[in-house]
Amino acid sequence: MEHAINDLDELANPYAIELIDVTVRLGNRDILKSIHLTIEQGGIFALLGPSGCGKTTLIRTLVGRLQPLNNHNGARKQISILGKHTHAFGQMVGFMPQEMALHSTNTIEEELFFYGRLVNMSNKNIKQRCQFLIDFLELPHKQKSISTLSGGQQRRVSFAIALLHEPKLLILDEPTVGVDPILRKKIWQHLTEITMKNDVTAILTTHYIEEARQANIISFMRHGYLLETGHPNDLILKHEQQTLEAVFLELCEDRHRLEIQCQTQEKVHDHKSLTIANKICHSCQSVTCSCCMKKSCCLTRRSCARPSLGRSLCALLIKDILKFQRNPFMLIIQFLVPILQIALFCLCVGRKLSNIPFGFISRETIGSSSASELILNKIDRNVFKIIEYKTIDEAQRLFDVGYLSGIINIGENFSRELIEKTTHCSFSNVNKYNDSQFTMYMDQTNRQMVYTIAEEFIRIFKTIDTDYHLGFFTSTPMNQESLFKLAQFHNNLPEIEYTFTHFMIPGIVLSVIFFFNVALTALSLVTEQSDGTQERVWITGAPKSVKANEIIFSQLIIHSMILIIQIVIVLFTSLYVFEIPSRGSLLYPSLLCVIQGFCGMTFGLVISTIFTTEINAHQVTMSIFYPVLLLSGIVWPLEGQPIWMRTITEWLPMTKAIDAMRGILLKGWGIQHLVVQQAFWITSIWSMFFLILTLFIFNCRRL
Ligand SMILES: Nc1ncnc2c1ncn2[C@@H]1O[C@H](COP(=O)(O)OP(=O)(O)OP(=O)(O)O)[C@@H](O)[C@H]1O
Repeated sequence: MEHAINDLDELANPYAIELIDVTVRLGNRDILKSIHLTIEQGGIFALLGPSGCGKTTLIRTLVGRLQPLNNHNGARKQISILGKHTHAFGQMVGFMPQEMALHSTNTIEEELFFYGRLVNMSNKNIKQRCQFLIDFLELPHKQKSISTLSGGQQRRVSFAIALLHEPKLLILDEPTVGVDPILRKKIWQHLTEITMKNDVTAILTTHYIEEARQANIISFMRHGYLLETGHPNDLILKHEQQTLEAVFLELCEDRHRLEIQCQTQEKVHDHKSLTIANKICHSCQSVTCSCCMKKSCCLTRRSCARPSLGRSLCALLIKDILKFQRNPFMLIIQFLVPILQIALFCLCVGRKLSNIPFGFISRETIGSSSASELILNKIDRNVFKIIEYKTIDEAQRLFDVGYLSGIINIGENFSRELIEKTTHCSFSNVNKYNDSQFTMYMDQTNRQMVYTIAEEFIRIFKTIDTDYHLGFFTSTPMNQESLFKLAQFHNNLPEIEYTFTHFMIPGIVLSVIFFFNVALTALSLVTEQSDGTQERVWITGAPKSVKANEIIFSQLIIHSMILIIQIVIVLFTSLYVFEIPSRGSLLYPSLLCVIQGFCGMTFGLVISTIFTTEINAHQVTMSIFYPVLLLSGIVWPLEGQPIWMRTITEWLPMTKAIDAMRGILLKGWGIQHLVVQQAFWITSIWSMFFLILTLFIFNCRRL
């Protein structure tokens, strides 16, 4: 019942806009101060005032991008547009913001088609209007790219977008700025014509006081207050002045005096007392009450006609496809950079070290039967660059300055004492065999080098052990069992020498995909926010909640297409070009990549809803890169983290996925493995969480 009464109220409302006690605060300052304004339908309303007085703020409040403070009575319905207290304008409102808010890579025609589709116009209709507006606003050829237009031409394209769908209410922020006087006259003529003939209401701001004489109603604004509202001629007569400029000056002086008076009398600054009633008499319009009711009924019905989801989603997708098509370099980057990153990783990380400069000093006479000679011959010259020295002092000097990475020093009686030691199996008498030592000095600061050297010398000693039947690592006729045995379960690992590259590559592949999608999605939306195009898209067509879904889903669809190609390229590069072994099916690694990319996109969306400038979005993406890399166990096994930290980090979006990817690629795990299932669950839950968070913030945010 209450609903029905409200609806009747709205249908009966003849006003184009109605503001009741609207105060808007930005930062800690009230920019609009207790504004009361009622504008009837039909006619031109011009808002005049100096720069910074709050005109744009008023316009943004009207279109729902800024929220007024609750007024003193606690009433909530302070703003009504075409009789409605919502900002679900549908096709009813044409909006021209102060900034260009144009997709610069589009042509004029593409831009008009984009906004036409958003308001569900047919292609034929868009084409006709497009041609009319290009001629009327003296725009260049429709195929001309917006980025090549002058500032004034771009403003006219912006104006054309507002006029395109012949809305009932035009909200225009400085439509005539920078426009040639003849064209300006034409624009005013057109506005006058459509407001008279089609009962359109135009609300516009302007700096040019004299051009506002053509408006039906004007309002002077200063310091966030509306000073006075009325028909231009009425105001001139009332104030007994020659020009509107003089009327404005008088109003400003009056207010200034009033403010000083208030200060000197130390009165409490009461907005209401300073506010001049703005309820206007629309003298020039012959609109009767009954007629108004009929019209607003019809208007209300039109405003409910929402553009179909499919068509505006299609408009958003076409816009994104055109953006990539116009900027192929950006698209190529999306595919080339992941290849480059994987290739650089495979070429630079985890490979066996080579050409390590090593000093070799042997104080025994090197001959074919000496142990020194034996060791020297077994050293892999690809791994070590052996330089022989006479004395340890000489080698040490070069080691100290970093020329050598290590030194081998062999004692004078090394061969003889080694044979004695092994035949008598006596290693305990230090004094007796003090010259049998094989001493190795290494640069301990470089652990990877130490591991490589240690691994290489274990290999050398194993070979000597086999060749001379010493029996430490291999069985001999004397001893049936070797001292050490490296065993392996049947059918477990293939005959591959696993390196650090194998450990890291699953994490690198997933992180490249994740971060690329974070950055791409975040920047794509933030760019549209900072150039104002998103604000315009919000206001055009479907209501805010529908538009939020459309914007988000169009982003997800377009970036998913790029993601699929990215995954194919990245997996192909790592598995086939760099021959990383894959033991299981490629289906699960591909699915893990898809779900990680999706998670990256949704996280990018969250960033784009919180941060409004490219630089901030960039900073956030960069600053989470290293923590995620380190915490997810990409660089170092998770077992290296403190236990308390591991209990948290294993729930991050990438941690289990990396573990699962390693298991699938290197050990042949399938979906039945618990870690693989956990990977899919955890990443999906994070993606859903990011998506819901984005939708929530998008719907709550106004600025
Ligand atoms: N996001 C914001 N946060 C804080 N203050 C703001 C914000 N946006 C605008 N302002 C301030 O609000 C005041 C009114 O700005 P507004 O853009 O509405 O002025 P204007 O009358 O449209 O000026 P112009 O004619 O130059 O466009 C200015 O002092 C401006 O600094």
